[in-house]
Amino acid sequence: MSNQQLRITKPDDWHLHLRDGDMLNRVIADTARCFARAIVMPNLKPPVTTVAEAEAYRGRILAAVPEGMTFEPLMTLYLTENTSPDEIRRAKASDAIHAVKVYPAGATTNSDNGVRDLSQVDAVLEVMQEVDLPLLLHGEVTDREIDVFDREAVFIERHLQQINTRFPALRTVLEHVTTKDAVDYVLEASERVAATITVHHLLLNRNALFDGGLRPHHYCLPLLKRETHRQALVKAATSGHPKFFLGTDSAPHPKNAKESGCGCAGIYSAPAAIELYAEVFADAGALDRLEGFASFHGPDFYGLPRNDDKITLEAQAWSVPELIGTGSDEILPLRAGTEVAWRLV
Ligand SMILES: NC(=O)N[C@@H](CC(=O)O)C(=O)O
Ligand SMILES: [Zn+2]
Ligand SMILES: [Zn+2]
Repeated sequence: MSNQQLRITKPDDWHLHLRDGDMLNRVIADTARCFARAIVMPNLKPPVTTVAEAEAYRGRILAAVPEGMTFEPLMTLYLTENTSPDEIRRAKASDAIHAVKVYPAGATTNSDNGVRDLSQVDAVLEVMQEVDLPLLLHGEVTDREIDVFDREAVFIERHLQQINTRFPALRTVLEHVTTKDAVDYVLEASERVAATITVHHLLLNRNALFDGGLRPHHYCLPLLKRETHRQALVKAATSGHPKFFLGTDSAPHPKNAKESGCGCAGIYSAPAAIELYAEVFADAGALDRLEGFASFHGPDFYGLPRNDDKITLEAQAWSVPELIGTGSDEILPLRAGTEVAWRLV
């Protein structure tokens, strides 16, 4: 008997870190092998804050795509308290730029130049609403007195509700949601509010951080949460609801920067991303809903055409490589050296 196969429209990744330079060259193929497009995060060092920088970065990404592969980077701007309304209008006019990203300063990797006080960016949000350029949010407060596991829920309560009330027409994506609170909020909010869901938050709960010892390769932000939250995310992703779509948040860091006394946040999932999502949907008995989540809901929300190409997935186990790259630049991917139940044909 032959293995079960699933043929779907080629998916896109609506939240991705590609980095730059050697790292970009190392990781780009892992995404381009199965995703047609990706929303590329702007948290480089220094961050991508202008249209000119985003267009130049897009050129470097395209130059790094291996021959024989096609991939379209959808660029974003990194919002600072100095971003001008004019830059937003230029972003809207550029075919390269599809959204603006807000990082609360100090919330995550390379967020130091982000927004300290959201009330400082009102004028810019006003223009984004007017020209209809989506706002993407790392939705966590940064107050050290708030428990790290509560920072997403508190951000929604303190900030997201206000943004959505004051700018009701602003398209907003709460990135990498990790809690039932976030799922419930997004479902209650207007149709202008959506969320991406990573595959690691669908697969793992916070026990995975301390599984027989400290597991730095499961450290990401927002942190993995309790099992009840993971179940709420699986329910949302597999529900068929158009507000939820695929965003891996694949975020490569060198192995030695993660295995450290103060390790970096980020999980590198690109080498097995679509396969792992298939595993989650198969386990939930919802394989028929994978195509909507991975290939339709994102472009529909962003107002972009759906892809024409197809991919085929097969229920056939394979092993993720132990390490990607060599020497001091090696990266340890999600599920390194272990089996994944679905493979890309
Ligand atoms: N998710 C992470 O843990 N890390 C991301 C930043 C981010 O998406 O918050 C990174 O750039 O490494
Ligand atoms: Zn983030
Ligand atoms: Zn991210």
